[in-house]
Amino acid sequence: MTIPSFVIGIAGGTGAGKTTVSRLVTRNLGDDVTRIPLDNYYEDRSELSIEERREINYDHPSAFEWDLLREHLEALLEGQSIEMPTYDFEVHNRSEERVTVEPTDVIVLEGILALHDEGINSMMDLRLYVETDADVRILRRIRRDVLDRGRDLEGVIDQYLSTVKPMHERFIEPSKSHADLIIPEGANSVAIDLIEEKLHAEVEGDALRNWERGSLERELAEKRSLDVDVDSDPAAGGDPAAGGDPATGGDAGTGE
Ligand SMILES: Nc1ncnc2c1ncn2[C@@H]1O[C@H](COP(=O)(O)OP(=O)(O)O)[C@@H](O)[C@H]1O
Ligand SMILES: Nc1ccn([C@@H]2O[C@H](COP(=O)(O)O)[C@@H](O)[C@H]2O)c(=O)n1
Repeated sequence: MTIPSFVIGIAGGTGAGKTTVSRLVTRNLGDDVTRIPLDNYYEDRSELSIEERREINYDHPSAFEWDLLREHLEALLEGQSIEMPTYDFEVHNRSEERVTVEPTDVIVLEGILALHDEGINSMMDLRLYVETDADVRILRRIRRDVLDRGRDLEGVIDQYLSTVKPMHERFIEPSKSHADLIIPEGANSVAIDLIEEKLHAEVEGDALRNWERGSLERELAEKRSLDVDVDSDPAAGGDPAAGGDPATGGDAGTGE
């Protein structure tokens, strides 16, 4: 069972480079990292038609199922696996598929409002905010939404002006005040290298602490078994009446 030792939150506006930063800072951690996209925690809106779902404000905190996310992070932090939901942007709804996520040493929560919730913030060891100019972000968003999320240009512009931009100003940008570090221009190499080093130090430090704990436990167990031998061995001056562990030859009755 792995008890995660380091939780990072990566917030920032749409297209700021959150996913890119998340991938880069954890690229050398191998299986020691679990990435949780906040997008997977958009509420299930199966009760609505696709037309109604298209009208939802997806940049308002109320669009997310915070209770489920909190519950899942708590479970991971206790070393339990979770069934993470997944999201389908083309139909604006949660998918049927769930993904089993095992806890690992490092957990990364990444999304526009990753630093919005106080309870979730308090579970994090490092809070990052990726800051990129709005013109760069909207250009990236247009390309991505049209190519990967089945949207048309007019729709992307309308959504940007009606909800994405105002919610960015009202909720996302202010969540920057909860950040420990602000990364300018997304994945800049100096910031990425520094954060990567910090993560490696944490993972290595954790491995060392686990090894030390294990070796201390082994030493204590060994000492305990020696104590049992000494206590139960009459030749060693132990009390025969106290009995002993026959398995270690310490049974007074055998006279061994
Ligand atoms: N520092 C950067 N320089 C150039 N392109 C970048 C940079 N960071 C991200 N991108 C590109 O911008 C797009 C959006 O990045 P992504 O990490 O998915 O943003 P977010 O997760 O914040 O929406 C992607 O095509 C990505 O390759
Ligand atoms: N059905 C949906 C759900 C969300 N969005 C938009 O996704 C953006 C967050 O994802 P990023 O990868 O850009 O951080 C957010 O701004 C929502 O507007 C959507 O368009 N449709």
